[in-house]
Amino acid sequence: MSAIKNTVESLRETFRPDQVWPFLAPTNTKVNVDKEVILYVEDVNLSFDGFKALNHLNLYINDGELRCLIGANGAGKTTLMDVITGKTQCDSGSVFFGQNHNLLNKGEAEIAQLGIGRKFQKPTVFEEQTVFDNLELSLKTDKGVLPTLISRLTSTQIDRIDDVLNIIGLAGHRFLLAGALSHGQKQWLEIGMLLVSDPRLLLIDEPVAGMTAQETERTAELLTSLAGERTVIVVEHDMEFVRSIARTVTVLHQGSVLAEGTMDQIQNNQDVIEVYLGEESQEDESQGANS
Ligand SMILES: Nc1ncnc2c1ncn2[C@@H]1O[C@H](COP(=O)(O)OP(=O)(O)OP(=O)(O)O)[C@@H](O)[C@H]1O
Repeated sequence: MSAIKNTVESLRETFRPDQVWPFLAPTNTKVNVDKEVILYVEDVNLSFDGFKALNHLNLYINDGELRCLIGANGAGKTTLMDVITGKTQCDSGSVFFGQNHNLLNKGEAEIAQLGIGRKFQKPTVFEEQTVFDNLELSLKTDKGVLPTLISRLTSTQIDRIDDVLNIIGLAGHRFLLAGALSHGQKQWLEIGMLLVSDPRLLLIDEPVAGMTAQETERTAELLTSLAGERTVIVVEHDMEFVRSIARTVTVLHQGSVLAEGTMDQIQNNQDVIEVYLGEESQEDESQGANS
């Protein structure tokens, strides 16, 4: 008897007229940037089996900024991106999106819905689909399972895809299969797949690796054009590219911020010089030992 009562109670709760099902409830995505900062990373620590991948890391990114994150292999760049996007949990510290969204108590999907888009180094477009279809799929999956199944594109959505095609320079290739695009074009398409859902913060991992000089130049233009309206964090090893786009560069070393400033300031920073020269001389030594 009490089982039936419980079932009735739970059905009543599910269909309460004053609430909507969680998967239909709109997410409050308003981001409070009154203090001009959109991302606060404070005293973040993360160890893997005793190894400190992130070590009392502090980082503040202003709304609309294009920030480049550099650092040697193993400095903690990817781990930091993983923590911001909810892929990995840190041991301590705090990460806020604006003043109002604590990212550490949210999952990956919720963080993406808040407006944080991430692009990994390797493009993962649907090669058998056209450029347009790739963008359409991203637009719909962003809206959840139910709308994806039943919806057709509205004129606003078609306009949105057209805007994105123009931004990423692929308007003339909309009916081409994504698999037929060049490596650079695939990277731009994937950036476009993030843009259709109108993110506030984009995290982009090594965008120009493997690109031709011309594609690299076009990517620099694309990323600088996105900043302002959006905030863009780029992880990159190509220093010439970083110099061409960055106003502020952050150098990570052993899970902490080693230096921050313009590219000129970074290149003349004594700590940075010592770390990089130290690594170069270590490489020279090991090459000498191997020869
Ligand atoms: N899941 C994990 N388990 C154990 N160690 C890890 C794990 N993820 C990262 N690490 C270690 O944490 C350190 C930081 O790695 P991370 O990938 O963040 O560096 P990175 O700056 O992105 O380097 P790269 O430029 O090579 O991509 C490295 O020493 C790495 O081996």
